[in-house]
Amino acid sequence: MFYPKSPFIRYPLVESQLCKGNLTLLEDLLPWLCRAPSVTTYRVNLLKTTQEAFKNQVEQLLKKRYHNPPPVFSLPDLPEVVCISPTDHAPNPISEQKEVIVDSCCGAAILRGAHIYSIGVVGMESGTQVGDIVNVYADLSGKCKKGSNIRYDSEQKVYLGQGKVLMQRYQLYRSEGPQPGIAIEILNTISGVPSIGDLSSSEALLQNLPSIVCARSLNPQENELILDMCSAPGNKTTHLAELVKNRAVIVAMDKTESKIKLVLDKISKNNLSCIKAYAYDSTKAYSDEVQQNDIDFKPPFRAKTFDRILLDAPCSALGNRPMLSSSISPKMLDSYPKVQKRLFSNAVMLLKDGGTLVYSTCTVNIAENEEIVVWALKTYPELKLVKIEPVYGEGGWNCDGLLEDDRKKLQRFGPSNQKHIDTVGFFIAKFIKSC
Ligand SMILES: C[S@@+](CC[C@H](N)C(=O)[O-])C[C@H]1O[C@@H](n2cnc3c(N)ncnc32)[C@H](O)[C@@H]1O
Repeated sequence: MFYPKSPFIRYPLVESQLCKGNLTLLEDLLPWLCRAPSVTTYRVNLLKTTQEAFKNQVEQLLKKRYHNPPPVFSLPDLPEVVCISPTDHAPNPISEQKEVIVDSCCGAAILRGAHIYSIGVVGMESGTQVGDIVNVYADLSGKCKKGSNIRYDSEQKVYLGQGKVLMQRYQLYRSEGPQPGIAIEILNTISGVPSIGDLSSSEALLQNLPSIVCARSLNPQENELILDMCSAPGNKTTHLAELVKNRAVIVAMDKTESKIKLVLDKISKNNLSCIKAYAYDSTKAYSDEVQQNDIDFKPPFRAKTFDRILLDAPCSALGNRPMLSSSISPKMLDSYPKVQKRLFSNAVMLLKDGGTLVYSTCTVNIAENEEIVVWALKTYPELKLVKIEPVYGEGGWNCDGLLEDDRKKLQRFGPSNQKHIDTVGFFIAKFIKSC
């Protein structure tokens, strides 16, 4: 089945920037980025339910939907994780069927198990009726016109799978906007990921495996003071709170006011009283003018306040698979390490002696990952890299200035660790600050 070979059609220079021209790495990396991870993971809220109960719920749903339901399984050392295997059915386009076109973003969601909401339908051939089974394609060029009613022909059209029509054209392209709801129910896709939509609730959250490993790697303990510097939408913050059984003080910050509302919403839905969330620029989280921390733990903070800090940094997000197309430019890519370093410097100041700092990104870009680690170890000799548990990724990439022993302590989720679990691209580094 056709998948693009690289998402960087607009700015091919980005390709070699990602791994500093290492062509062997690129060969595996680029097609891998375009494909969807085959395994779906949920993080179960063990304060509200059990892994077994959620696993049963998913199994029942899959049984109703598939003649031959894919297996649901758990993972060692991660009692909060439930994984869903891909189905064994790989569809092919059927020429007699009508076609529906979506954009590459919606296409990526479909390949990860989503249905198509009315707003996501770019083109639907005229004469398509409710109940029809259609071929679904993504238009990577972005050139298909919204509301197109003829068959769209393009070399950049990627077949995604089969869907059942739930809404007709007149419901999709109304002057007042599309009728809300699912327009096409996806039946099967080339990724094999079961099309069951998002089952997230306060009991379980659809979350990528590396993000789950990331919060775990901080190893938060009850009664500690913990800082999550870039917290929105709050997926790792709530995980940290669940790991400490709601018995710690977790300060969650995010620069964007509207995003911190999402964190607050998650906190209240999950009844997590241990989290204090603030809209705040974490590049200013440390202040030497603060004599004593506010009793409510409001930012800014004085030096050596926190036992553990998570810096899940803003990044180029180039690990978000499948990435069918990307418009990131080399200049944009260059902008991230600067802010990452500013955030990192604040984290080091705010960490207690003996404290733990986890730095993570959801990108594959070496300048935002291994190169940040090399810079950090050189700039802050009080920091030491330590091994991350549990191990689900591989070591880091080779990088100038990175010792072999240190490289092995990093966890990178990329094409070479598919033997563990086929998941998104991610990077985790864990540091201890010596006294
Ligand atoms: C990778 S996302 C965090 C995801 C989050 N940790 C989670 O697991 O749900 C990075 C976040 O950093 C925030 N951000 C960017 N610059 C920031 C800054 N200077 N201070 C605080 N947050 C910032 C962005 O708004 C974004 O929500």
